[in-house]
Amino acid sequence: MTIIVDQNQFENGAEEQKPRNGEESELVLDGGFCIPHANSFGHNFRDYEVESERQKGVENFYRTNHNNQTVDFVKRMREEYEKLDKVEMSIWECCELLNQVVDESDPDLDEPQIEHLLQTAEAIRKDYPDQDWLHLTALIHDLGKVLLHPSFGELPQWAVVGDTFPVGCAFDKSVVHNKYFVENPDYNNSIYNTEYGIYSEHCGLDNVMMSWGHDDYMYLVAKENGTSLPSAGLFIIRYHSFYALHRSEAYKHLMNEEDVDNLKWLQIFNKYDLYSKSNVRVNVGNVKPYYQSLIEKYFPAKLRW
Ligand SMILES: O[C@H]1[C@H](O)[C@@H](O)[C@H](O)[C@@H](O)[C@H]1O
Ligand SMILES: [Fe+2]
Ligand SMILES: [Fe+2]
Repeated sequence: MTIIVDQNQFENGAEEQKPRNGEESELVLDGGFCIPHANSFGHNFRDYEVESERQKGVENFYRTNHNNQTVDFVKRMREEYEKLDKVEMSIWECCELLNQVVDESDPDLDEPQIEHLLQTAEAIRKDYPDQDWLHLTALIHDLGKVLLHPSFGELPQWAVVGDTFPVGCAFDKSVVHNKYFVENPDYNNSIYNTEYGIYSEHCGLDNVMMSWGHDDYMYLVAKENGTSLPSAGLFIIRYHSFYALHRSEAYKHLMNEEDVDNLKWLQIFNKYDLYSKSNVRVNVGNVKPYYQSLIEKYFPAKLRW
């Protein structure tokens, strides 16, 4: 069965649909992209409460993440990784390197990361054929996960993957497994635990410190290496794990006008990032020349990481 939905309908509930036993059903977005009802484990996408072995690991991951992501930690990470003195390599070399890393925070995916990058990029390319910057943004959005690799300091999972959230102001209840924030040292700090904390109304997300991870790192790498990707592309990379904002509409009081414009693209992107996760492989050899041409257009041949 195929159901055609428009975007609003989708945003309010497509992910709420229950997988139906034995029935292959899909949602089709206005662009043509089919949203499966279930992930490859047979569960709803982003269901953090379902009982399973994998889910226990995911919950454990979030507990450590929420305990350790503090203002001080984020400041230290930013200082360290701003140096960009770890490795010199091309974008494609990084895609290949990413194949060696595993993401323990993701309830929907246990395929090699390069598959996820290509699945996202190919799905969005079909629906937005003229937006080549969006195809490339999709290809590189998760490359920051190389922080898990030994040559990048082999950061622990909690400092690299999972959803992100602002530090320096109150943690919102819409953040996955928010109950674990009570163990975060900033939770009881009166400078950091109010609605605005260290920020001011509509100060712009650029002035907000996000929990440290692959989003902020890849944004930094792209920007400092002089990418010509548009601001919406950089915004997608930097905030794609900020589900509290792009899905639950929390923290909107911190956004400025440019953020509001860019958020529209992020919400489009998110559907492809999340729902293209499957075990259907993309043939890397077939699509590589196309993506190489985009990399040449928007990035230098070698980047500092
Ligand atoms: O587990 C996933 C994964 O780590 C993604 O790369 C990240 O962007 C998502 O926000 C997160 O939920
Ligand atoms: Fe990600
Ligand atoms: Fe992703």
